Amino acid sequence: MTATPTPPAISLRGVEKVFDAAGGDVVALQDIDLDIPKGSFISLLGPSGCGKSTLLRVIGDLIKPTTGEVQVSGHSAAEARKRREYGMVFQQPGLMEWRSVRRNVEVPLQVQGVGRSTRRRVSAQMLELVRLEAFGDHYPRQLSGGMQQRAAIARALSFEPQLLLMDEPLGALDEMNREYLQGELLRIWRSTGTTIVFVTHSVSEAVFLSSEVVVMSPRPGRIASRIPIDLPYPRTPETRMSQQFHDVEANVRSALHAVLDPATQVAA
Ligand SMILES: Nc1ncnc2c1ncn2[C@@H]1O[C@H](COP(=O)(O)OP(=O)(O)OP(=O)(O)O)[C@@H](O)[C@H]1O
Repeated sequence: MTATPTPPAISLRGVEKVFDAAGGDVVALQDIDLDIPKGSFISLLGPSGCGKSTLLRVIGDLIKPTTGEVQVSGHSAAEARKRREYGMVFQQPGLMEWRSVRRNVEVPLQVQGVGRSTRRRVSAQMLELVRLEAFGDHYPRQLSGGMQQRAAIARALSFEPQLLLMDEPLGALDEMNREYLQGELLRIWRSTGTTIVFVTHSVSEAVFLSSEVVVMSPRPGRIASRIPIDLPYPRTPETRMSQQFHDVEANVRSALHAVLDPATQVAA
């Protein structure tokens, strides 16, 4: 008897997304076929406007594809959302200013009707995971941008989602903070086993974090190439300085340049 193969964390078949915009139809995504294995860390990389956020929103059931099918762990995206399989983190942390950091982390649990003592226990664990345990009673305004983003990650992880969808979550941070949080994110990913889909504009960020980089072509967004990133984990500050890292980065950068329209291509 052969074992039933585990379905991929995410499976997209023939996905197309057309927006009905003022100037006419905008074909944001076309012919997207993509399987994302469980436990992977995938980055979506591509020129501005190529449909990265749209693809992430289609996966997260925030918008419906015009045609095609999205499955999450073998179920429809809508069902996966109902089953709370997604955690989402955006560029802005979006914390509630009037709630303490701990109570912000507890929001998704409260929405689910989880009782107070369990909420307290889980939020304490999550704050420890993102190393904010000393800041639970602080308010968002008392935290730095990087700390607020860590709180947003803790909130997204609070209900143990199978899948973490992240849209440029570190984009608003300065470089030092960004590199620090990249390391933290890898640590959290490896300790939770969550599948992560991560949108970024940064080649080095994508290479440092990902098990695979998906390069998208300019509009209409298609999958142009998939590049496995074979750098060993754990990845450390030294990883960024290694020749292997620079070689992989150059490879991804040339895949990205290859999809750019020559008319829009800028000198590197
Ligand atoms: N609600 C909408 N209505 C009309 N057009 C939209 C809508 N959302 C996105 N688009 C268009 O779809 C295309 C893809 O947008 P999307 O935001 O997914 O790109 P992106 O790759 O994430 O861009 P960036 O890297 O600049 O954030 C763009 O041309 C955008 O203008």
